[in-house]
Amino acid sequence: MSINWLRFVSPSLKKPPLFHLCHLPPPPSSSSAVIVAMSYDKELAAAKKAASLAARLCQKVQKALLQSDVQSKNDKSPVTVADYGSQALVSFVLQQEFPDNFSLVAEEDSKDLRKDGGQEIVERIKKLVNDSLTIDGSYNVTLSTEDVLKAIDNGRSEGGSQGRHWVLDPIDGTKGFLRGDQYAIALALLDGGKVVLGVLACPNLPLTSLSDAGQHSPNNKVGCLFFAVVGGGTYMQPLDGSSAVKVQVSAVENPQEASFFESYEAAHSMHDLSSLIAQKLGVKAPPVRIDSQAKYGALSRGDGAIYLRFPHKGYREKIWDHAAGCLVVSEAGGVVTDAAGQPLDFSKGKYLDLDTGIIVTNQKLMPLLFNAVRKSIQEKASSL
Ligand SMILES: Nc1ncnc2c1ncn2[C@@H]1O[C@H](COP(=O)(O)O)[C@@H](O)[C@H]1OP(=O)(O)O
Ligand SMILES: [Mg+2]
Ligand SMILES: [Mg+2]
Ligand SMILES: [Mg+2]
Repeated sequence: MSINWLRFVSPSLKKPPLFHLCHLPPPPSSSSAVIVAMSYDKELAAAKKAASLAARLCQKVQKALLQSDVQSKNDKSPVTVADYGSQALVSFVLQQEFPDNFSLVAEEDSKDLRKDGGQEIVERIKKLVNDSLTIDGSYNVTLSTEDVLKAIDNGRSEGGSQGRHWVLDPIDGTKGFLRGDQYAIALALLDGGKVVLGVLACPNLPLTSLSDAGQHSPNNKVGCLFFAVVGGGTYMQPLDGSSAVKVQVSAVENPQEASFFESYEAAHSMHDLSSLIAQKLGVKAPPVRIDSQAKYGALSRGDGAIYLRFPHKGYREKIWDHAAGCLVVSEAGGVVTDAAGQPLDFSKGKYLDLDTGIIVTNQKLMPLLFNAVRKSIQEKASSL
């Protein structure tokens, strides 16, 4: 694996840049300190390629969605040939690019596919993956059924605080995907338990802001790729590959002018708590309900100013549902914490161990939002 090192000397810096505060140990106090930061150029290029190929595969399946494509997992969440195909493809590409010490924490596994009656669906997944690899042309291979199942199962790593781990949600927002709405392919890299790279492919997200009146016009193109590397800012480019622009979260300081995102699915979030918080803040606009980490992408470019996520009791958040989105928003100037104001900790394995919910906004609004969240949670608890 090739590792590039980016060195820079910052003798006159009074304040270290934000990314040092967030992701690296504090710089030594000496004014001639040399700060060494990792570059993840090769990892970023591979992640963008893998996520874009997976997005194309998903778009193809969404267009021709058949009832038989949908399976049900034990937790009753739907899973489609596209979820499996996307995971196999991303896993295969990353393994090719980083054959040494490859580790991937991903949502799906092949257990159900290996059961009786799974063969037909595996054949469909295999065809989708091989067609995508042929169109790409970089790898001169045709995967066998077992190769595809193994690629899916290579996502069984547990992650953790040591070394590097890729983190993948092959389709985040499968319910949105099935409805023809928003979904995302979310890929991140953990290094030493911190998210250092995040890529979000959002095939149905308009290229222009969701707050634009004309976004539903037939001329408005969809398909966004958001990407961020720690310390490098967040960028968005069209999924068709044209050039990238740097994005920033909304600069709104007055909560009355803020708009907020929450889950489309009522079962995923306590909308009553979100509306109490919004009421306390004086937010006037109704919530914008969209599926998946597309919310983090939209927030990173300022389409809305707040994202509230309060799952029902007993739901455990997984790292692949937040890792890429969290970096995309924080590198665009936003803040992501749990409801106790703590940063999300991705170093504890597959699950996020957090207090009550996840709140996201810009740095100016966070103190107000945090107060409204605490008060609303107390109020709700005392009314029960
Ligand atoms: N009961 C649930 N509560 C909260 N989130 C859920 C629940 N079931 C599935 N999810 C996950 O919530 C995310 C969708 O978030 P949102 O509600 O913001 O659209 C997805 O990661 C989805 O997983 P999946 O990746 O299987 O779609
Ligand atoms: Mg799922
Ligand atoms: Mg998900
Ligand atoms: Mg998923």
